This record gives sequence, C-alpha cells and structure tokens, in this order.
Amino acid sequence: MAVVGDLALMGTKISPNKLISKLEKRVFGVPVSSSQRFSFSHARNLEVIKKSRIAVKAVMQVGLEKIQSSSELKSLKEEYLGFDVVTERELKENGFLGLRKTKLVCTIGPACCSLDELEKLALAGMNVARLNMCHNSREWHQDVIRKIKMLNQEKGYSVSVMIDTEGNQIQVVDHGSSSSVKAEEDSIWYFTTEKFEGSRPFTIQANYEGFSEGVNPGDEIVIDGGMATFEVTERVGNDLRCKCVDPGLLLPRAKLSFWRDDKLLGRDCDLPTLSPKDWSDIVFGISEDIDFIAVSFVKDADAIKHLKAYLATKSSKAIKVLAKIESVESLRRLEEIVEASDGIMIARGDLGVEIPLEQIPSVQDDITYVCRQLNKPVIVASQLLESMVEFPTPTRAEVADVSEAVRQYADALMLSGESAIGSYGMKALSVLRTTSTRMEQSCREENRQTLLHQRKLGVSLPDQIAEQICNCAVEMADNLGVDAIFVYTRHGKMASLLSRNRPNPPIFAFTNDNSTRMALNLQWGVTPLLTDLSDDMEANVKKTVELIKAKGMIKADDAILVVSDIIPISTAQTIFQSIQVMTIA
Ligand SMILES: Nc1ncnc2c1ncn2[C@@H]1O[C@H](COP(=O)(O)OP(=O)(O)O)[C@@H](O)[C@H]1O
Ligand SMILES: C=C(OP(=O)(O)O)C(=O)O
Ligand SMILES: [K+]
Ligand SMILES: [Mg+2]
Repeated sequence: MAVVGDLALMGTKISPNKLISKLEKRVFGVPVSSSQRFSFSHARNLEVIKKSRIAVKAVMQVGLEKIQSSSELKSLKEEYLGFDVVTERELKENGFLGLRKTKLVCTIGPACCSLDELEKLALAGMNVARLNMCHNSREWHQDVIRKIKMLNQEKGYSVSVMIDTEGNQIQVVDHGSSSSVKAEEDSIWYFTTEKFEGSRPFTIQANYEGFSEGVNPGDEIVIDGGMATFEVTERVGNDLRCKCVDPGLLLPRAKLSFWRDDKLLGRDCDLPTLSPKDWSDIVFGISEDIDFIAVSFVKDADAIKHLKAYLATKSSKAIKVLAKIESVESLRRLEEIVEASDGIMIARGDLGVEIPLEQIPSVQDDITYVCRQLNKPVIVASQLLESMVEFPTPTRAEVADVSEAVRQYADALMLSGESAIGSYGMKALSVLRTTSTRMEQSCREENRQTLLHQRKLGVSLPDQIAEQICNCAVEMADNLGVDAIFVYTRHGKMASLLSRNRPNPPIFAFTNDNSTRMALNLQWGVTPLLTDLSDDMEANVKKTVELIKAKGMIKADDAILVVSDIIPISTAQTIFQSIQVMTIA
C-alpha cells in the first residue's frame, strides 16, 4: 500500500479503505471503481501519484486533515482541468492549429498488449483501443483493459476502450492449417460442415451448418473478396463439391460469398445479430467499464435499439453503441442504422467480401456523408496500411487511401492487423498521424468545409437553437480566424454539433461527465476535458480560461469563441444558449 505509506510519511494515519471511502464521498462524489482502487494502492512513488487523478492529487497537496475542510476540497476540485498528457504536449509543441483533428483507433493484439507497448501507442496518439472479441481469451482481454485503465489513471492518458463483437458470421471457412494454402486452377475441393481435427487435403470446413442453403451447381464461391474463386459442381447433402476456376490463396478463417450470374446471393439466415457469446462479452465489457461496443454484421436498426435499451438499464454510464457496416443488408438500411446508433464503423474487410471491391470507395463516401448529415461519428476501418503488417513502409496507394478518408472528414481511422499482429504497429500509427495532419492542413487551406450542406436535425426548439448556434459558431470561428472554440457540454451534444461543421480551430469540450469525455475521443476535432461545471456559465468560462492561461496554453490577444448550452438542472431557471467571442487580456 504505497500511497498509504507515503501518507504516513506525511503524518496522516488512515487505513486504505477509510482513505478510499473518504475520497469517494468528498472528492468524486461517486463510488470509486475497482480499477481506481487498484491504481491508488499500487501507485509506486510520489511522482506517479502526483500525476494521477484529482483525488490523489488532492491528498498529496494538502494532506488528508485539510481535505476535510469542504471549502478547500471545493477549490481543489475547481482547479482541476482534465488535460491528458498527450494533448497537453501536442498543444505546447504545435499550438492550437497543430492539434490533430482525425482520431486514431488501434486494434490491440499480441504484438502490442504489454503495458510498455500500450503506453507507446497512447503516447503516439491512439485515442481508442479496440479489442476484437473474435480472438483470444476473456482473461487476455481483461488484462489489456485493466492496463489501459491503469495508464489513464496513473499516467494521465485518456484512451477509450472499444470491444468489437464476434457476431454471427456464417460465411467463414477453414482449411485446418495455420498458414495459407494454394488453390490451383481446376483443382477439386470439398466444402463441408463435418467437424474434424487437423486438416484433410482439398477439404475446407464451413463454420455454419446452413452455409450451403440455396446454393446450386453453377454458382460461384468467392474467397475473401477475390483471393480465389470456385465453381460449385455438385451438392452432396449439405456439402459442396467445387472446382477452382480462379486460382489463389486460402487463408485461415477465410470469408466466402456466393454469386449467381455476377450477383451476390442473399444469405437470409435467421441467426440474431448478437449471439449468446456476444451478450456474454457485452456483460463482461460493462463490468470492465468500457466506453464503446462495436456491433458486427448489423442487419437493421433493431439489434442496435435493443442493445441500447439493455445498456440503459444495466450500466449507469452511457456506453456508446457503434454499428459496423459490413454487409449488403446494412447498406440497404443505412439511414435507419445510422440514426439508431451512436456511431458507425465502415468495416471494409467484410464489406469487400460482399460487394465488388471497386464499389468500396464510393460506398465509403456515401456512408461518411450520411453520418455527417445525421451527426454520428464514423470510423474508416480495415487495410488502411495492410502492407505494414509485414513491411516498415506503406505503399503509396495506402497513403493515398488514408488521405482520402481524411479528406472525406471521417472522424477516425483504424488500424487492425497493422497494430494487432504487425511488426511495425508504432510506425503504422505514426504514418496515420503524419498523413492525417498533412491532409487536414490542405483541407483548411482549400476551406473545404464551406462545401458542406447540413441537413436540419433538431425537432424541439432548444435542439433547433443548439444546432443553429453551432452552425453559425463555426462559420464565425472560421471567418474571424479565432484560435480555439470552447464548448461547455454535459452529454457532448453541442460538441458534436460543432464538430459536424468541421471548423478550422480546435474544439475544447469541457464536461463534468467522464463517459462524455471518453465518448468524445472519437469525435473529429474535439479535445474533451473533464472539469467541474456549474449552472453559472460566466463562472465556468472565467475559470476554464484562467486555468488554461495558467498552463501557458493561451496568451494575450488570443481570440476564443465560446459556445454553451448548459441546461440548468432546475427547470425554474432559464435555458442559456449562447455564442460569445472573447479576446484574452
Ligand atoms: N486479441 C487478439 N489476439 C490475437 N490475435 C489478434 C487479436 N486481435 C486481432 N488479432 C489478429 O489480428 C488480425 C487483424 O485483426 P482484425 O482485423 O481485428 O481481425 P479479423 O482479421 O479477424 O477480422 C486478426 O486476423 C488476428 O490474426
Ligand atoms: C473491421 C472489420 O471487422 P472484423 O475485423 O471484426 O472482421 C471488417 O470487417 O473490416
Ligand atoms: K469482430
Ligand atoms: Mg468484419
């Protein structure tokens, strides 16, 4: 119990449990989570403790006796401004305009799961860590999540955690070997649902009994969107005998699609979007205090609505639900899915199995457009820098693909195998960072955001006002060339409406809700900051400006545009929604 040891040195005598319960009551005002308890009691030295969260900071600065005076506690809490170490450093080095707008998601796998590697990714700009529940054990995932939480709490990072469900993927086959197998032209292969150990020559195991339903001789099986193609020559019960008509490679867990007369065969299966394993992973995720759930193979809005309703009853914090667009069905129902979810992932890996590859760029364009219209963050995922799984530099085409996603104003870019199993994960992350920063600069110079035409979203009058204020605020901010936009937001709505307009200056979103802060990590151009907010808007502005000024981040003559809509808790008070421009004295 190192913290307690240090406190003892400072002359305070208190047991760890008493200390934590005092912190709970007096500092956080909410129960301390088990991982916070863990980091308090395992913080090794004073420096670490000083960098960690407000509670410990408070204890170290004034000692426990003084904390008992509530006015001091109050002022300490008010002085706290939740900058994460990476943003603070970036700001000091590059100034307001140098802050990267495009957010970065990294898939965590065996190549980057040590505390050290995770910290390196965090330092290099990872905003969200993604855990793909298709792979590895529950214990492994728990260990990674706890390490990330520990880095956030002890070392001042702010990395959100996303789990990605396995889903009911009916179209996966395996040839039993851990490496790839070549399929030669005219070779005869057998696709079976029979379960057996190891591999049999020319035999491929399908993961789902009904995989061949509705498939006839003459139909084609396309592997991984074109790695190899087979023609079905005969049905044998549920199994299929096939001839290779386009030779190529079969990878482990290859994905397949069925085609007839150059059209994809619809695979109407009645399996639910969320399998029993997915539900158990979700329960696990809630207990580990994760921030996002990405739902694989979404078919319509129902599964998303169902999950959101479930989360509302099971979790006190607002876990955000992202729908992965990776099937033809999800494309058909794009708008209703976007509307129902808290964000979208364009999962180009599986999408490329279901639609011809040449359609992916325009589909990506359509999805990012719909997401911005409906004000939902969007992640562009899969194969952004695929060659970097093996090689230390990307191809020119990959850099062009990343740049195009940034030019489309996607909120976030995602690494998959590049970070999870690749030898050059850190380098891949740095390519994303430098490429997006460069393209963001060109977009500012071209002033591309003026081309955006926003659909009206608000229904109630306060919502309409909020939306109009944010649209106008961004226009003003760009025309005036202000240095930063400040927004005060409890649930992140105003911050996202500002982000939707893709302003030139960075958006600092002050919130008193940690789940809002972690959710905003996915939103383009937003730097979320956790701080205490009161109903007194003037006081909030004054306090945050003073604090940022004290950190040397703003200086005299800097101009700041301030947007607020703190709806007072008491309904008797007037709703206060405003734009102000202030020049720092
Ligand atoms: N938690 C993990 N444990 C082991 N390997 C993983 C893990 N996450 C991802 N990988 C590896 O990284 C590759 C790329 O990740 P991803 O794109 O998320 O999965 P997939 O290829 O299954 O769609 C996977 O094929 C898998 O080999
Ligand atoms: C991101 C994707 O999903 P997964 O990696 O889970 O297949 C994808 O298909 O592109
Ligand atoms: K998945
Ligand atoms: Mg997928």
